[in-house]
Amino acid sequence: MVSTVLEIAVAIAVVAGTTVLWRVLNWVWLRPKKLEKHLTKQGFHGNSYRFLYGDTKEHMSTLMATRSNPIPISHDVPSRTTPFLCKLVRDYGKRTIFWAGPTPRLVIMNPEMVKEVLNKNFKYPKTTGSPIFKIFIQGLPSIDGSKWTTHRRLLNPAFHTEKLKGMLPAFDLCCHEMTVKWMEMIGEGRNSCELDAWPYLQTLTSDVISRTAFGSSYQEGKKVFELQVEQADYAFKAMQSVYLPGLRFLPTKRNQRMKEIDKEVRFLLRGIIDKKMKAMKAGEDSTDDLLEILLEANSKEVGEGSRNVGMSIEDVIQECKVFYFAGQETTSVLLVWTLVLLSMYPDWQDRARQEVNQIIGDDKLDIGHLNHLQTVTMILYEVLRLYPPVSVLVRQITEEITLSDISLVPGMQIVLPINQIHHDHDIWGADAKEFNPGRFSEGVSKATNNQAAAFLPFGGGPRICIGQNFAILEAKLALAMILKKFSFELSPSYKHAPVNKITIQPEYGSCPACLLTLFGGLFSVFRWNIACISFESGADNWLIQLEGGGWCDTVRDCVFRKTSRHGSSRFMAKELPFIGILSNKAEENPDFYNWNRVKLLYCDGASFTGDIIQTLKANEYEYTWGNVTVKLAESYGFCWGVERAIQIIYEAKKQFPEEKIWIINEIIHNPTVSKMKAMTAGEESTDDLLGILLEANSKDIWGADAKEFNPERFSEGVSKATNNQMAAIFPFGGGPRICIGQNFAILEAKLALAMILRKFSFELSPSYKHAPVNKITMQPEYGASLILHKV
Ligand code: HEM
Repeated sequence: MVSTVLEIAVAIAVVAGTTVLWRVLNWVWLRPKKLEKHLTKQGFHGNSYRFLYGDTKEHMSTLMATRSNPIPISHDVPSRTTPFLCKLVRDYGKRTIFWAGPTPRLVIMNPEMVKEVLNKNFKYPKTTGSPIFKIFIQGLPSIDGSKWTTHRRLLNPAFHTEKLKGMLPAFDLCCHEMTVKWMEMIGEGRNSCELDAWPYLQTLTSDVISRTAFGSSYQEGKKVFELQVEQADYAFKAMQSVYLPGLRFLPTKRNQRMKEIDKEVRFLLRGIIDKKMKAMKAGEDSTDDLLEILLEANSKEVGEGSRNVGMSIEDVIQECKVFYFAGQETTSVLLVWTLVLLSMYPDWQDRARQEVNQIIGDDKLDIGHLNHLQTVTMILYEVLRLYPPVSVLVRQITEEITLSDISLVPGMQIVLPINQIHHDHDIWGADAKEFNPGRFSEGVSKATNNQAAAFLPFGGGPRICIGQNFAILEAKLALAMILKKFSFELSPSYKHAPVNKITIQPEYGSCPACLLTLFGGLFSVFRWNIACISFESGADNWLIQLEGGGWCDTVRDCVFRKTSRHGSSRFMAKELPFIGILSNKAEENPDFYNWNRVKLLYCDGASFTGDIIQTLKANEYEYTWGNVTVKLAESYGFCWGVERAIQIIYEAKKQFPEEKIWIINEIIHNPTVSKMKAMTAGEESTDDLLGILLEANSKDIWGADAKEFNPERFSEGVSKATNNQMAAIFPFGGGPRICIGQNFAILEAKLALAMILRKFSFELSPSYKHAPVNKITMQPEYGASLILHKV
């Protein structure tokens, strides 16, 4: 009897063991090979299946190799963020397969097919994903079927335009807080500072979610956010390796910490939800936050009695987690890439700023303004195209189905590589990898040639991002606020390194630094930088000025622009010997980047000499070579390149070894609305460039015909013309530093004009275009086409 039981037990164990073994064998080998055959027959190619890991190891090693170096500045994002996929497409064409472990993923890049997959969301459900990832998030983005339908219906009202309008003050408040911080960083008396904008943008978008999702409980919401950030990191790491069943139950450090975080997040969210429900029951004033709108919709649904298909508290907790996961990181990366790209393309930055100033001006911002920001929208779309925060969408095949000419069977998955599609030359043309917001000037359908599924930063079909209007509104508002107050450019320390960590983000931060305080939209027209290097030596005191129209990338740029384009290098070399030496040396110097930095050293910094001197005292930076002492202000971030600068200065100044050399920076930013206001209020005039221009235009000084050409006004001399306000006209500056060459210039101009008048009469040619432009000096942008007549 005993032996019979034993035999049966052994038989059961053998059958069970064989079944498990068979299943495992089927999972890791037989099924993948069968699917491979099925796909190869249909013209899909890729690496042949490799046991258990498929392409994952190669994918990871390619990714690591590519990631080890920042890329030169280019927008070929896929080659850095999804290099292995690029390689597959290169090697096997667009009909390729990626082996995600034992699962074949078909790469679909054809917009028509993409559209079909996204539209038929029930036939192409989401992948179930690793159970470890589920600890992190389980709400709307990862559920399917009728549960998804209910949740989507209940969440939809929270994202209606009417509700979003009500959230604008929260957006506004958070953006304001961020810009105030930036202003504080720049500090009094300075015009610029270097910062990595990304952490600030992350805080901004998490504050926005905390406020808009949880209203008064936003502090608790922020704590949830911090924990979710940590959880995301673990989840991301888990996603990168092949998931083996049961792995999540092992008491590893990661598993334990993930569970702890999960417990705490639930506890916090339950507290927030309870508080909100009590407030709603007590009939307290509505706060119109996402959670309240969701709970309201849910209570109506549950209240409909028989159907009773609303969400449980557990469901609500999961959806609250989704707000952070889906809404925070995505929008912050959109903003950070926008700042990076606008730093690379200052023309677009200027255009966007002009639009913001024109449409919003000093008005209180409302949704109407944001809807009218066309250039800003074009820019955001182009950033979303080149740097889509979500780089791929994956769907699974759960039943036999045909997609165009492809027969799909369960066990396969589909990859929609947003990133690759957005950079596809066949869709976007030859300039697919260029930043050209203009392509969206007539809307998305025109830009995509009516292939709507070619542009899918927010996905598409019924599961299109529920928060897309929220995100775009938030991004527009933040960008408008930034553009109104600052201009920005990339810091020399910026490294271009897009990396895919759930979203595509800048690996080493953004550092679109050197934020310059802006005062109104005039900045772009009138900004001037003057960097001064002065050598102090007893009675002698040279002042060297580098001038640049616009905020030049580097002073090198200014020097070369001046020397090469305007042929004034001899002039500079003669008048300003040091500049001559600088520019010549720069050309010979193989280590060009050092030179850039050296030049920046002069260009960047505090606004006033006084400040620098203070800093010098505070830091006591003093370098001595032989008899030469150089003092520098390290606290302004000048430390890099400093030694090189000193060497250059030392070499240039060898003949004056006893001198003390001081480097001072002086950046004069003229355009200030406050200045205009001061002038209108009749305050004392200042001696900067904008002052010159504005004063010259001011009707108060020159009368009603201030803008007319009327030489008569000078018939009785300058003092009469200016009503004895001599400082009202100062084309040559004024005071002790008045232009040394003014008489020279007037004499030369008189002589030239006299000669011309004697020999010619002249009139404007019909091709003349009147376009005064400020390029260091005020010039006619398209030249001066005249018709000359002999007299
Ligand atoms: C620039 C910002 C954003 C981008 C690029 C983005 C992108 C996406 C994409 C591509 C999807 C589709 C995923 C798929 O089909 O598999 C999606 C879905 C989703 N997004 Fe966003 N998103 C952004 C902002 C937001 C915000 C601000 C929220 C909420 C506050 C949000 C909430 C969601 C939710 C809940 C889903 C799932 C929708 C569903 O499955 O029905 N997103 N998002």
